[in-house]
Amino acid sequence: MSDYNEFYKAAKRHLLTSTLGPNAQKRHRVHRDVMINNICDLFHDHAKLYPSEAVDFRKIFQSELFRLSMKQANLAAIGEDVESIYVAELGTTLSRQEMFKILVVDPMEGAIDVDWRDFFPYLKWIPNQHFEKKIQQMHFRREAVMKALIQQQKKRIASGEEINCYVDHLLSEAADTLSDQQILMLLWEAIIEASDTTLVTSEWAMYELSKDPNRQNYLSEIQNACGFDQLSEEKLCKLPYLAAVFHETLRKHSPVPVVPLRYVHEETQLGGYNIPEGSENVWDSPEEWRPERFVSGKDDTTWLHKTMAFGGGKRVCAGALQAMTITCIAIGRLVQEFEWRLGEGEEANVDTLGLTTHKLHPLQTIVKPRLRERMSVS
Ligand code: HEM
Repeated sequence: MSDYNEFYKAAKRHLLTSTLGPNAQKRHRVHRDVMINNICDLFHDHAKLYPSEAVDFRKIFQSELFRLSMKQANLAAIGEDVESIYVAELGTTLSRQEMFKILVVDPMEGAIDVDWRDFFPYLKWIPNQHFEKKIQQMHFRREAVMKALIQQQKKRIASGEEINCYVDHLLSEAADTLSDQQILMLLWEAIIEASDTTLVTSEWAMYELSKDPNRQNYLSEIQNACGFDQLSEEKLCKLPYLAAVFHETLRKHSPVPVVPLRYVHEETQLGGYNIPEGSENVWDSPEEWRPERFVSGKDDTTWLHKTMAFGGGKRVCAGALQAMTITCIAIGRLVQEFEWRLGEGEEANVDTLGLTTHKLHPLQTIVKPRLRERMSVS
């Protein structure tokens, strides 16, 4: 059972009001537009310079997603990107890439690092200095970077430049009820959560679409909805196949596979239905990536409950709206602007690694621009 106390409720309320709820997401639209334009431009640059060479999808996507998460948490100076920051406690200036490693990559790795003593509790007394030092260093570096980022924002607020955003909310109104450590962790969580799972979903979706050009053709619904205009978020509700690609990717490659397989051990009555012993909740041909299973001809909001990819109940994922918007607009724009094909030997690279189900080998794809000049850029 997860915690559900007053602190938790207040924290989730702050996060939804200032960052992840529908109104806040409308305010962050501009950051998402910049992000997806940058991503498309970077793929176009690659296609121009190396038309027949595979590109590392993750390298481009993750860097832009991290940039978005920093802007959205308002940890960048107003109107600017966080390109580098001086971290007094580390005595050095870090680039955005280095911050990404300290704030996202290292903690994700730390979370699945294994202390062999966990398997032999009676040997707990034996020191495992290597493991402990590694985790302590990870923790120290993460706190040092977050403190530097927060300090920068405190200075801005002290100079009278307050804005309506998450960090200002935490540092002003919520500061009376939350400790510095709690504020630091809430801000860090917003960054790591925005930077990871959406990447995992987008990368797997583009893997599956690159593997199967026919299914890219089914996304011609984008052309029907937009003509030669660039796909924009307003049009997403008119694209059922694109939504199906999103749900099917979450089903097959769930980034946070928290839901165990379900098996009915004894005959059960549930909601008036009789569930016989031995029933299993399985999908038809579960190994097959087949978005068609989610195309029902109507807007079916129950898909989210069927895959349970975002969990459920009081602790349901707070970022589902953002994840869906970013993933769908990214897949849609990338297929609208490019034909995708897997790089040599890439099809077999389906192993996963990590706390979330990252592709072990970053996706390598060959991108061929479709006719960009036919599309009017809004
Ligand atoms: C496809 C992308 C994502 C997936 C599959 C996903 C999945 C999940 C899952 C399974 C949980 C646990 C729910 C439970 O305990 O029942 C969760 C919690 C959470 N997620 Fe996500 N997530 C995604 C994207 C995001 C994004 C983009 C953000 C924020 C920027 C976010 C923020 C959160 C937060 C704050 C919680 C904790 C909610 C709570 O404890 O009340 N997630 N997510």
